[in-house]
Amino acid sequence: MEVLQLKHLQKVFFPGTNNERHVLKNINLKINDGDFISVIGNNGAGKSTLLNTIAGNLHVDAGEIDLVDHDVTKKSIAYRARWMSRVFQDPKTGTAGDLTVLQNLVLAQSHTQTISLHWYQKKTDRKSFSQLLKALNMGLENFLDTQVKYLSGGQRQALSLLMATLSKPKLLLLDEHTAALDPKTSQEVMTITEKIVQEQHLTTMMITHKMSDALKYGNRLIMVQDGQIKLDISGKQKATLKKEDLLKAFK
Ligand SMILES: Nc1ncnc2c1ncn2[C@@H]1O[C@H](COP(=O)(O)OP(=O)(O)OP(=O)(O)O)[C@@H](O)[C@H]1O
Repeated sequence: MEVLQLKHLQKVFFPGTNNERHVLKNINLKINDGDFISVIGNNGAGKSTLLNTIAGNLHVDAGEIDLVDHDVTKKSIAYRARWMSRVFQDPKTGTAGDLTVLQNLVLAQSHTQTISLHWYQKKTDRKSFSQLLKALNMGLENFLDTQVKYLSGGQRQALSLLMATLSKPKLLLLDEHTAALDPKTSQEVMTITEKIVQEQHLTTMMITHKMSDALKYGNRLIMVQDGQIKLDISGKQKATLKKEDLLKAFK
C-alpha cells in the first residue's frame, strides 16, 4: 500500500520575474508503507522544498499529492497533520522550552486523545511516560518535571522524536534532525530514530547531508538534484551501495 504518492509536482519561486526559479521539476514518487527513505542532495537541490510541499508549508504550482489515499494537494498543514509528523533541524522547534518534559509529552499525546485537566498528574501516566523516556537511553526519565529549555540539544531532539511519534503517524518527516548535534550525540539520536521507526513500523522520509547515515539507515535512498529525482535506490542495491557510488552521482 502507498502512504504517499507525488504526481508531477512543480514548484516555481518568483514566477514571471528575473529571479524565476524552478525548484521542483515534475517530481513523481511513490512511498510504500514501511519505507524508510534517506533523501540526499546538494545545497539548493530542492529537498526542503519537497518536504515543505508534502507537509503543506508550501503549495505546489502543479501536480497532486495523495496522502493515505486522500488528495491533500490544496489542504492545510493542520489537515495533513492527522497522518503526518515532522522533526526539524533545530531541537527548539519541536518542543516547548518553558514546559516540563511531562507537560510536553501530555501536549503531544493530547493531539490524539481527549484528556482531563490534570490528567498528566496521574501516577500511572507518569510511569508510562517514564518508561518511554527510559527506552531512549538519554536519561530523560530523570527530568520529567524539568523545563525542556534546560535539556541538552540531544535530549531535546530525542524528546521531539518521541513526541512526533506518540500518535503513530502514517508518515514521519525528518528534516536534517541531527544536523545541529555533535557527532556522538547525532549518532545516539540516529540509533533512537532507527529503534522507533522499526518498532512502530513507521514510514519515514529523512533528509540528511551525512552520506554515512544515508547509506547506513533505511531501505531506500533518494537523491534530489536540480529539482528532480536523480537516484531512487532500494532493497539489495541500497544495502550494497557505497559512498563512492553516491559521490559519482553528485554533480
Ligand atoms: N520560500 C522560498 N522563496 C524563494 N526561494 C526559495 C524558497 N525556499 C527555497 N527557495 C530556493 O529554492 C532552492 C531550493 O531550496 P531548498 O531549501 O529546497 O534546497 P535544499 O536541497 O533543501 O538545500 P539545503 O541542503 O541547503 O537545505 C534554493 O535556491 C532556495 O534559495
